[in-house]
Amino acid sequence: MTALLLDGRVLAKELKAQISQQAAEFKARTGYVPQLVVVQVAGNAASDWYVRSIRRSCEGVGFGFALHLLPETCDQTTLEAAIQQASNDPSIHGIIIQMPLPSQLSADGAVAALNPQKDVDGLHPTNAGRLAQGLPALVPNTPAGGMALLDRYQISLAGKHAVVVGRSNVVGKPLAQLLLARHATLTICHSRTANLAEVIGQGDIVAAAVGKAGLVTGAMLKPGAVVLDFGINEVAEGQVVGDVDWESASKVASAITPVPGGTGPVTNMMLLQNTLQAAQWLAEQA
Ligand SMILES: Nc1nc(=O)c2c([nH]1)NC[C@@H]1CN(c3ccc(C(=O)N[C@@H](CCC(=O)O)C(=O)O)cc3)C=[N+]21
Repeated sequence: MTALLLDGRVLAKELKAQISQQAAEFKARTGYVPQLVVVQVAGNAASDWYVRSIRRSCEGVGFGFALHLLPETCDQTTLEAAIQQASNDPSIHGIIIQMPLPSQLSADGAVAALNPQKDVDGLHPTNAGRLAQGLPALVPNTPAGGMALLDRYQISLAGKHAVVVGRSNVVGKPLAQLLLARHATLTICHSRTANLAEVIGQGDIVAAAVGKAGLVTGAMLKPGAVVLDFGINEVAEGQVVGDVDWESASKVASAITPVPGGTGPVTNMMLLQNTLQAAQWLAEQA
């Protein structure tokens, strides 16, 4: 079997066009241009790359972008003050706290300082709770992008057994909620799961989000499984692989996301979609 490629670059291009158009309509109707702020603490090279890619994405659809860069030695009070300032500024619609933060800082504390209505990463407990209860919420971008890929390729979920490997607040847990809301039967597994291979073998849909190169292999998969790979593992200078062993898995799966070019490129588009959604909600209240 040769697996269908779930192509994140193709979907990202389509979404970019769609979001540009929606943003233009929103501006014509309300006068507002969606505005995103990234709060970044200096000192992480990978973050520098990611923030540049967010800037390019914003510019590509006509959103405003601003970077609030804090020094590497910044303390919690200063970080939270920057977040509160953006939270209270009516000209700003979306706020990203670039992760990871240096070890002296608390990510939970920083996230708690966010106005949940501007939390376009979907990390605030209010948004996580609302997602869990099926209420309108800002949903984390990476799992939202995975769902968008499944929808783009018309992969049905109702009654399917979805196995999510990983339980992070950014990917595994929100992805599990999204799959459940779409009527999948759900298993969440993780580093302490006994017989991981056996559990993965039950999945009609298998999503890997643990950060371990090659964790999921073709031999573990049920033939015909649909595979979403959220892993970003730099195995050599400039060479990034996912959590799924492409070589073996792509021969057993019916559909699979590549790394790079799969869930990654869609992530930024979901961020833009959330920023537009936040701007629309805030405009309705203004
Ligand atoms: N507050 C916060 N929110 C995040 O959403 C967040 C974060 N912090 N910190 C870092 C991670 C990483 N992340 C990626 C997004 C897009 C690609 C992406 O577009 N990847 C492409 C290109 C990869 C490449 O060129 O190297 C691909 O997979 O094809 C990757 C990684 C979001 N993150």
